[in-house]
Amino acid sequence: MAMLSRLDVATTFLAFSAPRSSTVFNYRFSSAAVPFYSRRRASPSLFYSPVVYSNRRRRFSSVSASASAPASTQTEDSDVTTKIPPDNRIPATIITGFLGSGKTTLLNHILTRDHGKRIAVIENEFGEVDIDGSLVASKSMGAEDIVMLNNGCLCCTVRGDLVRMISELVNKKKGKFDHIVIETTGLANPAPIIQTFYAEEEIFNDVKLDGVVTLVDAKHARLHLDEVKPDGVVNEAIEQIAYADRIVVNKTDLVGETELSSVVQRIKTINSLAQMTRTKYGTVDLDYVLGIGGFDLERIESAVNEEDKKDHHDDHHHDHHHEHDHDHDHKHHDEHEHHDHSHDHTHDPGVSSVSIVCEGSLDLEKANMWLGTLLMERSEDIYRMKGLLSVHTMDERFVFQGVHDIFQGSPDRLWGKDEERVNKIVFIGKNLNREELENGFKSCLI
Ligand SMILES: Nc1nc2c(ncn2[C@@H]2O[C@H](COP(=O)(O)OP(=O)(O)OP(=O)(O)O)[C@@H](O)[C@H]2O)c(=O)[nH]1
Repeated sequence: MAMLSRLDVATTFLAFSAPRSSTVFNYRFSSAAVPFYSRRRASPSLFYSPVVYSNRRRRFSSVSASASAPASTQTEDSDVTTKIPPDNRIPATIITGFLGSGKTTLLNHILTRDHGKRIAVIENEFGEVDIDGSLVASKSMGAEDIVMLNNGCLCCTVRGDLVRMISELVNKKKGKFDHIVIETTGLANPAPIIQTFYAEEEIFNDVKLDGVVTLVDAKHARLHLDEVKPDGVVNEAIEQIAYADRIVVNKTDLVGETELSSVVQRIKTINSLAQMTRTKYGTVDLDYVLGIGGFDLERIESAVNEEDKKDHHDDHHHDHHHEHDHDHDHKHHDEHEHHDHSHDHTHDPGVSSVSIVCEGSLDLEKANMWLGTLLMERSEDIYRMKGLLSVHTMDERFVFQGVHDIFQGSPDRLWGKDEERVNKIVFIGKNLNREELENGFKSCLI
């Protein structure tokens, strides 16, 4: 499955929304050191207004400069600095998961429940025959619109169609639906679909990505997760889990408790950020899959706190033992679980999660450089990241989230007078080296 080229999707997204603070992260690289960002010009308005940086020539129709935030210049040669649209955008949920995991079953569940939401559905199916379309609950059962994308996979050949389809929905039917649900094919890699929501101005202005929901077939998941792929070929089953905000372990009626907890443990090692639930026939609480805010900065705290809690509840020994039962080339560790462990398992070639929890305050310049360099050099490997930081010169907490080289960050509320300043970051990605990440982070502390 072809990935988009880096330049295709490369959109750096820096959003600083709190006018109270005059100190926020700002990526300022020298062109020699960081050629990829070399055309970007640091703008003073960056510090005072919500902005988007893009290395593509992009204009957002709804952009306007506020009085307190002078507009940045936009020239054909410079990168674009622009305001983030107000967030009354239409939320969109991506439902993904391997072949037969229960995506259409979940979609039907969503469409037939009484939730009062008017939902537009985009179905992606390989081949000419619209099988899933006929399986999806009819319009009278809840979907305002069901549109099919049959001529290829959303993540590669029909990405342009997705953009057109969403634009059409927005242009022709705005106000007639409240939510968009996109069901991918079972072989889709979610990354390019996620990036579409940031890289395409037609979409970005009107639609915001609410979350990625990944269905997992409890019975067959291990088979797909363990599948050895040729070099350079992605394992879609792993990718789908890695990008998820919510994981629905479905078909639990087909497995025993031991098999089920083994799958659950395996999933946690790949993605320790996502919330996970177990179901039969996709019967989940709708709030669990719609209105997630998986990419909202306001929800970063609950995401990283949730991860932290889950992490402490994990059975370290179980994981460790379990991983040793399998081929080391294809294991997936939650590196955080090896924090205080003497075994040298810190560098994992697979997809895993690394979390850093650390008291103290960061030197702005150092943290700026560390995070910027990380984005610069490792963005292909870092699938998702979320964090809440304490920066020495800032009275507010700094929250951020990212998907590859799309980065969004902002100061949020003030630190409490007696509040402990604790930094929390979670990375999900490939080839993550916990020690390297942790050492890099700690070197930025005052
Ligand atoms: N036993 C069992 N079967 C299920 C469950 N959920 C879904 N199924 C069945 O599994 C089959 C595949 O479900 P779908 O919802 O079509 O799966 P999908 O992910 O949309 O499949 P693709 O579009 O082919 O990737 C259907 O026959 C469902 O009825 C479950 O929890 N238990």
